[in-house]
Amino acid sequence: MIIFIHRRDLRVQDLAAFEYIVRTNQPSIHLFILDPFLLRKNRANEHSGRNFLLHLTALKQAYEKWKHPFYILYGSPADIIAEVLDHTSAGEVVAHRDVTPYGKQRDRELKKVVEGKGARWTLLLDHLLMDPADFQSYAHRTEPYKVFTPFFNKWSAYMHTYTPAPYTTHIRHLHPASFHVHDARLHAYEMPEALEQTLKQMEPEAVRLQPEERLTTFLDEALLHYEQRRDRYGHEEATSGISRHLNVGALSIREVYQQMMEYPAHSVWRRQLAWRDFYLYQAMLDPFYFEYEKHYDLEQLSDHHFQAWATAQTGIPIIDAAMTQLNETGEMPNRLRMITAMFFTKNLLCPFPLGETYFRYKLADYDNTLNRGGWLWSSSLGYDASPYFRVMNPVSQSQKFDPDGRYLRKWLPHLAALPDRDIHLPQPRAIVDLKNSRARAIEVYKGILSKAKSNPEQENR
Ligand SMILES: Cc1cc2nc3c(=O)[nH]c(=O)nc-3n(C[C@H](O)[C@H](O)[C@H](O)COP(=O)(O)OP(=O)(O)OC[C@H]3O[C@@H](n4cnc5c(N)ncnc54)[C@H](O)[C@@H]3O)c2cc1C
Repeated sequence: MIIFIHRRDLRVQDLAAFEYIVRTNQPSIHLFILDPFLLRKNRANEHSGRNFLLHLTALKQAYEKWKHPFYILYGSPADIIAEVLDHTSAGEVVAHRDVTPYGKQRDRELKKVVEGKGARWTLLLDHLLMDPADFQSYAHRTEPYKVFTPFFNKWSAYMHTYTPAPYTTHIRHLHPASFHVHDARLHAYEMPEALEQTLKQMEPEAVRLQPEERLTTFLDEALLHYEQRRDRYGHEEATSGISRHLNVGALSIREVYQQMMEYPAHSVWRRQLAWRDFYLYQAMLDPFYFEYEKHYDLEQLSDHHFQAWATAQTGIPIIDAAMTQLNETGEMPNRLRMITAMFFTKNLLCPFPLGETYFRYKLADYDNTLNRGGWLWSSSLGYDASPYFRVMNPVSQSQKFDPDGRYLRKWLPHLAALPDRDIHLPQPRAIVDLKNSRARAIEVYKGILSKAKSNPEQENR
C-alpha cells in the first residue's frame, strides 16, 4: 500500500504520482496535511491562504465525486506520517518535490521518519515543464543558466524534442484504501473546528473555480491579442489569470502547455511559461537563490516608508491604485508588480525582502519561487535582473499603459473626476519626489552592488 501526500498539486488527474501509483498496482491512501507553520500569522485569512484553502476545498469535492477517501489532517507532517505508517500496512510514501527551503527541510525530516519506519520515501517531479537534471545534461551544462535568453533558446529546443505530454492517469484509475482516522492518537491531528468551518463555507465558491474553463476561455478569446494587451492593465482579461490555479497545482502545467500549442499565436505567452520554468529551475539548482540578500549590505535601506506603500498612501496614483487592488482582491497585473516593487526598492529605498514578504501574504497567486524571482529582478539584485540604473518612472508608466486612467479611476475613485492629463501625476501629499529619489536610488544601488560581500552571480556562473 502507498500513502500519497498532496501538497501543491491540488487536482485529481495528470499527476506524476498517480501515474507512478497506477504502475505499482497497489492501493493508495491519499491525504493532505495542513501544516500550522504555513498557516501562521493569520495566513488562512489572507488572499494567498484563502486561495489555497479554496482549492483544497475543491480537491475535497473532487475526491467525494470519485468516491475515493481523502483525509485532511492538521499538524506536523513528520508526526502525522509516523502515525499513519503505524496505523496502516503502507510500505511507501509518495509526494511531489518541493523547491523552497522550508519544503526541502520538511522533506528531509519526512524521509528520515519514513525510512526509520522501514518504508520507502519517493519524491517525484511534477510542477515544471522540464526536468532540470535532464535539461542540464541535454544542454551539456554543470552550472545552471543565469541569463534568461540563452536559457530560453535551449529550453525551446529541448521542449521541441521532449514535449511534455499530460499523464492520462485519473483518480478513478487508482485503488482506494482507507484507515481509521478516529483512532485516539490520530484524533489529535484532526482539523481545528474554525478551519473546518472555513472550508465548509468555501464550498459554493470552490465549485465555481473551474480552472480549465478559465484556461480555455483565455486561449480562445485573448491569446491572439496577448502581446498587444498584456501590459494594458486597465483592460481585464488581457492575461490568462491562471497563476492562482497553476501555483496550487489545480491546473497541470503539462495540460496548459499542450492546449496552448494547439493555437498558432502562442509564442509570446509560451515565453512567459518559460520564465516560470526558469525561476523554478534556478530555485532547484542554484544554492544562492533563496539567500541573495545575505550577499549584499542593505544597511542603507530602511523600512521608513513601508506602511505608506503597503496601505496605498504614497500619493503616487499608480502605486496606490495597484496596492489597493492587491489589498482588496489579492490580484495585481504583472506590469504593476514590477512598478510597485521597483518603486518600493528604489524610490523608497526599502529592502526587497520586506516587500517580498508583504506580497507573500497578499497575492492570491503567491508562489515563493516566482515571487522571489520578481523581487530580485525589480531590485536589480538577482541574476539577469533589471540593471540598477533602470528605475521605472511610475508616472510615465501609468501614462503609457493606462492612458485613459481607467485603472486609476476604478481603484482610486476619489481621483475619478480628474482629467486624463492630471490623473497620473503625483498628488501634493506624495511621500517622495520621483526625480530626486531616482537619482539617490541609482547611487545607493551602485554602491550595494559594488560592495557585494561575495558576488553570487560571479561565483555561481
Ligand atoms: C515583484 C513580482 C512578484 C511576482 N510574484 C509572483 C507570484 O508570487 N506568483 C506568480 O505566479 N507570479 C509572480 N510574478 C510573476 C507574474 O507577475 C505573474 O505570474 C502573472 O502576473 C500572473 O498572471 P497571469 O496568470 O494572468 O499571467 P499570464 O501573463 O497569462 O502568463 C501565464 C503564466 O506564465 C507565468 N508567468 C508570467 N509572467 C511571469 C513572470 N514575470 N515570471 C515568472 N512566471 C511568469 C505564470 O505562471 C503565468 O500564470 C511576480 C512578478 C513580479 C514582478
